[in-house]
Amino acid sequence: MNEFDAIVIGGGPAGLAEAYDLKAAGKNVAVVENYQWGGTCPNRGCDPKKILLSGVQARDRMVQLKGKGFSGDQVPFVKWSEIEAFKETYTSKIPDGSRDGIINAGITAIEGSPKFISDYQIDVDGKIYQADNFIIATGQRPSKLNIEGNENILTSTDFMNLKSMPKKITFIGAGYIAFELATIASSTGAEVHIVHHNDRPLKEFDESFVDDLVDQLKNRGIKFHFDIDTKSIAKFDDQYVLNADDFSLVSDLVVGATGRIPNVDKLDLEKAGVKYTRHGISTNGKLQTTNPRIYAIGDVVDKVQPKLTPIAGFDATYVASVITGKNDKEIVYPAIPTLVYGGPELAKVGISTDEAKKDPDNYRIVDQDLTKWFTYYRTNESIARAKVIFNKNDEIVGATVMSNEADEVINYLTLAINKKMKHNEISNTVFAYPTPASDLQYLI
Ligand SMILES: Cc1cc2nc3c(=O)[nH]c(=O)nc-3n(C[C@H](O)[C@H](O)[C@H](O)COP(=O)(O)OP(=O)(O)OC[C@H]3O[C@@H](n4cnc5c(N)ncnc54)[C@H](O)[C@@H]3O)c2cc1C
Ligand SMILES: NC(=O)c1ccc[n+]([C@@H]2O[C@H](COP(=O)([O-])OP(=O)(O)OC[C@H]3O[C@@H](n4cnc5c(N)ncnc54)[C@H](O)[C@@H]3O)[C@@H](O)[C@H]2O)c1
Repeated sequence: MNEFDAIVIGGGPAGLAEAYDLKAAGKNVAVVENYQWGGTCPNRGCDPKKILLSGVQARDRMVQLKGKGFSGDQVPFVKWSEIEAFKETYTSKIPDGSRDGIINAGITAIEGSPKFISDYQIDVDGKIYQADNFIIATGQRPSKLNIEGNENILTSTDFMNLKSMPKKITFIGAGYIAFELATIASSTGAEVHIVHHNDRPLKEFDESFVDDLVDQLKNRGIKFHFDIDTKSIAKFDDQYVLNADDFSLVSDLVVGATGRIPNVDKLDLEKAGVKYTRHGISTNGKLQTTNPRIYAIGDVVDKVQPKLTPIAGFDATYVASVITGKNDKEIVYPAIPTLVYGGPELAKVGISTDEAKKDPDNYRIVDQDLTKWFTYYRTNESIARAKVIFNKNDEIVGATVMSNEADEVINYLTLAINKKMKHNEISNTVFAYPTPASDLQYLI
């Protein structure tokens, strides 16, 4: 029998952060992983995607400066095989590096498929392990449309590992993944289509910003097909036909990006009294499952917060503080920025414009076109825009930003929201000029 203070199930950002935190607090910890150490973000999510986006960013800078130092025929497409190979130099080291990291820290690394056999024991491929606490951190996987020919639909992981980019590629869905991967594919010169079942892509973002973003992607040549309910994908020779009512589209590859589903099905959670919904594992305000000795963290949790890497880490640190008796309060999340990467980037944090519009007595919305601001003028950006929301005390409480610098700007605004900053605190700070930070005094 192998006994531990805590066993973490899932070796992704949430599970590994949990294991490191508990080990640092003196606990005897094991982590069980059934696929790739490191999890989604560094192997097949945020990090490889952002390496592939480096090509988009480099190309966009040159496209923006056409006639201003670069002529049209000097702007090449991104060579997919080269950038994919570059991405591989990073991802290929992740699984071993992540596993070795925890082993070197004195954490036990177990490889295999765990199943609960009671609320204090799991069976991993015939071996029994026991712990006082379990932390489930098994994340999510791509959902698959329940339609005829769904075996012909690739996932975001398949896309990032393609050895060559086809001439024509179709994405089903218009959320984070479709927008980001479509932008990457288009930068290689591929003809890119996005098929969406309604006319409201990226529905969690301010609609007018999304309309602007769709226009920007159309300018890149990406073709949108809204209100198309995909019925089947048929394979003919080397091509795929997407069929819907009065609509069909032939392409060389079809990628599904219609959301992700929690990894709960292989764990025999019923044997441990852990309940879940189709959105993930149900927890209370302390991230305890319906069995109080078992916690759930990261993407696998059924929660309203967005399912992102920094939230996985935040959950992990919080649960470690609860298990080690340092904290008995419910988890409180700070303002959480979310960002669709691409060209341009679309980011938001805090109170949404819809919420603010419903309560004009308490919120003031300032919508600014930043295109002529020096930061954006010097790189000749075609669009730069920010909507900032203030409360009655003139503190910033929310923002939506779109530009090639939105990733940086949204982080500054997040800090300002969490610190309840007002205009005078920003204007009394000296920032390096000219930078997106030195623009802050005109935004807040
Ligand atoms: C294409 C893509 C791009 C993304 N981009 C971003 C981004 O830019 N920024 C951002 O913040 N987030 C991004 N995300 C989301 C981010 O990857 C996740 O929020 C993050 O990885 C969640 O961490 P986690 O540890 O909860 O889950 P995961 O990273 O999914 O890790 C779960 C681990 O558990 C393992 N596991 C699953 N089932 C079992 C089982 N039965 N037994 C044992 N182990 C199991 C898995 O193999 C995996 O290693 C992206 C996701 C995708 C798919
Ligand atoms: N930049 C980032 O932070 C980032 C990037 C990628 C992924 N992620 C994470 O991964 C999650 C999953 O991303 P995603 O893009 O797969 O999901 P998503 O939930 O963002 O978008 C899915 C889209 O597919 C649409 N859809 C659903 N069924 C459909 C159908 N039958 N036909 C056509 N469209 C359909 C939905 O309406 C939605 O627009 C995100 O919610 C986020 O948590 C984050």
